[in-house]
Amino acid sequence: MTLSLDEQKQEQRNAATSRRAEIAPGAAADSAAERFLDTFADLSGQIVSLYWPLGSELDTRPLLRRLHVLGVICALPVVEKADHPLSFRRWDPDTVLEPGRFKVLVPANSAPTVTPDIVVTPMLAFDALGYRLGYGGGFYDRTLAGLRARGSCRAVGYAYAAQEVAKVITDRYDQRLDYMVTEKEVRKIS
Ligand SMILES: Nc1nc2c(c(=O)[nH]1)N(C=O)[C@@H](CNc1ccc(C(=O)N[C@@H](CCC(=O)O)C(=O)O)cc1)CN2
Ligand SMILES: Nc1ncnc2c1ncn2[C@@H]1O[C@H](COP(=O)(O)OP(=O)(O)OP(=O)(O)O)[C@@H](O)[C@H]1O
Repeated sequence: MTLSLDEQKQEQRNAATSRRAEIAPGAAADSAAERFLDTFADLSGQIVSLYWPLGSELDTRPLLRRLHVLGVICALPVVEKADHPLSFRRWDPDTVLEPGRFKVLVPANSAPTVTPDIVVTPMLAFDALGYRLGYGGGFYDRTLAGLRARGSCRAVGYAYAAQEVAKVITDRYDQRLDYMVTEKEVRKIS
């Protein structure tokens, strides 16, 4: 039986979801945050978008807190509409979060909209070429394509090292990451 590209992606998604759920978090969130901060040492004046963790994703909250203490402007993604790019709203520790689409917590719409210079992206799986597999909405692909068309934007994958696979199944819209940060290492993708 031959599976369509979408069916193959869905199979990879199911396998990656089960695999990620088995990972024991340990100190990974703190280690990954330290590696991120060592690599991106000068973020003054930059806007960094993170994500508010969902399910078994690598926890970004230690990194958010530390970036905020360093004076870096932080933001979180908001799904505006299916098949549209994400927008980004500023976050600080006093920001009220409310449930958005797909049960993700997002800053209330009183938070200012910003355009990030660095987009830290969640994922189910990644590969050595910098391809990532998400939940299938195509949100980050559309968003990165738009940001890159308008200027410079660095895409930084953030996940457990154990989420790496030999090859992510891709289509023509998939945007590659510029960096991949895990609790074990930071890789610049060429
Ligand atoms: N933390 C986080 N925020 C994010 C994303 C993400 O992947 N992770 N997104 C990336 O595009 C956007 C939200 N889009 C999403 C699209 C689909 C699902 C989804 O299908 N969730 C599953 C299971 C979640 C879980 O592990 O508990 C579901 O609802 O069944 C989630 C978010 C923007 N914010
Ligand atoms: N720029 C784009 N224009 C049109 N369609 C797109 C674009 N980017 C992605 N898509 C489509 O969106 C659908 C979902 O994409 P994909 O499977 O790559 O999502 P994902 O990377 O897993 O999810 P996400 O980015 O939300 O985490 C696919 O059918 C894909 O072809």
